[in-house]
Amino acid sequence: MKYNILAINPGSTSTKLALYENDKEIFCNTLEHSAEEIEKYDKIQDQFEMRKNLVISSLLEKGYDIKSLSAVVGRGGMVPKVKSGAYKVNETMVDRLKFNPVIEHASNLGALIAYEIANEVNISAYIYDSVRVDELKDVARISGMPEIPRTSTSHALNSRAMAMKVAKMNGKKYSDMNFVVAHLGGGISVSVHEKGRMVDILADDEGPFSPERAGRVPCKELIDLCYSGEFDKKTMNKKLRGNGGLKAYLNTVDVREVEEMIERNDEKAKLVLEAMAYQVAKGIGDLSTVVEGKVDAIVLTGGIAYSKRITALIKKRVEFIAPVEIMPGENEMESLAMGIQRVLKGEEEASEYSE
Ligand SMILES: Nc1ncnc2c1ncn2[C@@H]1O[C@H](COP(=O)(O)OP(=O)(O)O)[C@@H](O)[C@H]1O
Ligand SMILES: CCCC(=O)OP(=O)(O)O
Repeated sequence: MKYNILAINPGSTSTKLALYENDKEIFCNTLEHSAEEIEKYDKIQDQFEMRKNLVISSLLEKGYDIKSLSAVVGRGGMVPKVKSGAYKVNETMVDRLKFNPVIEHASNLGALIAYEIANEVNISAYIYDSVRVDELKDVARISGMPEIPRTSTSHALNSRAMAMKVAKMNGKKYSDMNFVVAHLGGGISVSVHEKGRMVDILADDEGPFSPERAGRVPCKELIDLCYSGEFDKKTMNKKLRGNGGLKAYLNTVDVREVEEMIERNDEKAKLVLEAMAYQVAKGIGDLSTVVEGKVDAIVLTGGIAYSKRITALIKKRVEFIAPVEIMPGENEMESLAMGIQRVLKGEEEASEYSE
């Protein structure tokens, strides 16, 4: 049986699309959006038509007829809370992502674009391993402040896919092993996977700082800054997500550039990069306690895992816990397509989304 799957992954500055015929990538295209284009829109949802039209034009340019598709999958966005795996996109999900997403995030457009294209040719649209996969145990939901329960927002798609790959490399099942996975991209998330469930995470404002995010910062000083009168809410949010981390210290989000600075003996760049690796290692140590130290493998993935300098800095601090596997890249397009292929083959079931 031949399955043609179109995967759509909207990011903050690009929309990626890829076509898979079974396991084979037929094409993958990154449609870049300039800062000037993005700035025209007040809300992420307002970018829907622009991004959808670009996806359709890109398919037309490739001479691809969408009537040949078996399914369309989008990166799952900021719905309140979902299980891991596949969900069929339905009107309830569309309403939530269009009008009331939990957080404004480019991934909210994945399901919307997938649904629109799938409806045109009467096939199903899906999301797979949304950023809001939430498999936290009750004990993990207590934050210390009753008004603010902990929830889960992470790079679940790549993190789960890479843990599954490492399980396979070891001749075992993902559901029989325990992993701590650090996804190291523009944003960083660390997650602990206990026998097939992602039971806790440290990401964004709770986790290590990253190229563009501040991570967990001292709370009291953060409150003071918010009330200093110097910054509005939008600017403060940008300090946490967008203009934090490497960007704030070194004015770049590109780790390769930071490495070049270090080659030129820039001591500040060396210290800040080391601090990022140090915080990731602390996050891995922290989450290892969730499975009482019974970690089968630590997985380092994402674009930054290409950096030998960073993986070495992390590895030296955590390899006493478990073997460290390095799986560079964000692997999201393949993970989306392979997830839906398993659904179409009947190896996994897609859940029905409701609130
Ligand atoms: N070969 C490399 N060496 C070091 N860092 C890299 C390399 N390739 C990509 N990166 C870094 O990875 C980060 C982006 O990771 P990626 O997983 O693609 O994230 P995102 O999808 O969040 O943009 C950037 O900081 C980039 O500089
Ligand atoms: C940590 C939640 C997912 C996320 O922020 O994804 P991006 O880093 O791709 O923006």
